[in-house]
Amino acid sequence: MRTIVIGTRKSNLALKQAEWVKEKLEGLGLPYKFELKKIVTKGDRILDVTLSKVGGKALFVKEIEKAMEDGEIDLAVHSMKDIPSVIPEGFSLGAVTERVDPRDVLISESEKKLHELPAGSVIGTSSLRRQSQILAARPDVEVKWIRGNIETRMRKMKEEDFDAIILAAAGLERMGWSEKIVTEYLAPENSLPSVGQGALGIECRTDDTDILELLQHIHDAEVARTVQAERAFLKNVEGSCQVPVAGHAVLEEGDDVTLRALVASPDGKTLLQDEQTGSDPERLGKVIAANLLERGGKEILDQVKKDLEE
Ligand SMILES: NCc1[nH]cc(CCC(=O)O)c1CC(=O)O
Repeated sequence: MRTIVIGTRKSNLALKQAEWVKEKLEGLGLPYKFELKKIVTKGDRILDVTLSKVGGKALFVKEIEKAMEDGEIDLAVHSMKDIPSVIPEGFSLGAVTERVDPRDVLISESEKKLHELPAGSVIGTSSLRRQSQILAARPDVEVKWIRGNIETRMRKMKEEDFDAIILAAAGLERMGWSEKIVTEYLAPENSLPSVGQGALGIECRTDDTDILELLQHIHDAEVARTVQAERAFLKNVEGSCQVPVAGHAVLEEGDDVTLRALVASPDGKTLLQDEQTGSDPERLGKVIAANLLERGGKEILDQVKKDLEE
């Protein structure tokens, strides 16, 4: 019987996600054994610099791909939003799984909502996407960078100078913490989620046909269709999770997909948005990307990338 090794990062959230996938695979009752293996990545070790400057989330994914290439693990569970829009030669996205709440949430010490926070409040995030949208809604607050996993950010909010932080609902939901700590679910109009937010992506080696076949059983074709539109947008703006772009798609009746996407300036002064419905997710992402780039998105993103290189 083949033992399939599932690779995961070692944060509590990553482990929760990997365990969830392991249970789903075990539940299929196929003649395989499953094991989890934790991979400590460079990104996990670097804690004192802005992650964006050292290569962003792509860094975690790259090291996990190396472990797959070396045969140390057979598949890898990622938060969909951490997977770069172009997957390197030799690897495939074997499954996209069901999506939990895709929204961002605000957690504030005073339990005040975004529109109730006093002017000058300090909001913690390490995402330019969240920063630009928060500043667009509340130009009178200050955004400060905060790093670390969910637990670390919660602790920093209490110990350091943050009045509130923004996190993904998905992570909290998976940890079972939403009820306890969420102050406000942010409407997509105020904080359009990251491409892929809330879904999981499972990566494997392209030549491992057993695994590809196995993953088909936990693939959610409907979620995958929406994620495909979002990722087509990301790829066509040449975006990553380091730049201020956002995209969220929903399935309409029939087979149509509606994609809403945004490119913003980090200061929140320019928010370019578009929403369109279509039957071809790949094309939809491409059309919206071209539109936003043409309306000034290109200049914004070129500037952001230049700033990141400095
Ligand atoms: N940026 C890090 C990250 N990557 C995935 C999640 C969890 C949410 C998800 O699975 O989409 C988080 C935490 C967060 O953004 O608050």
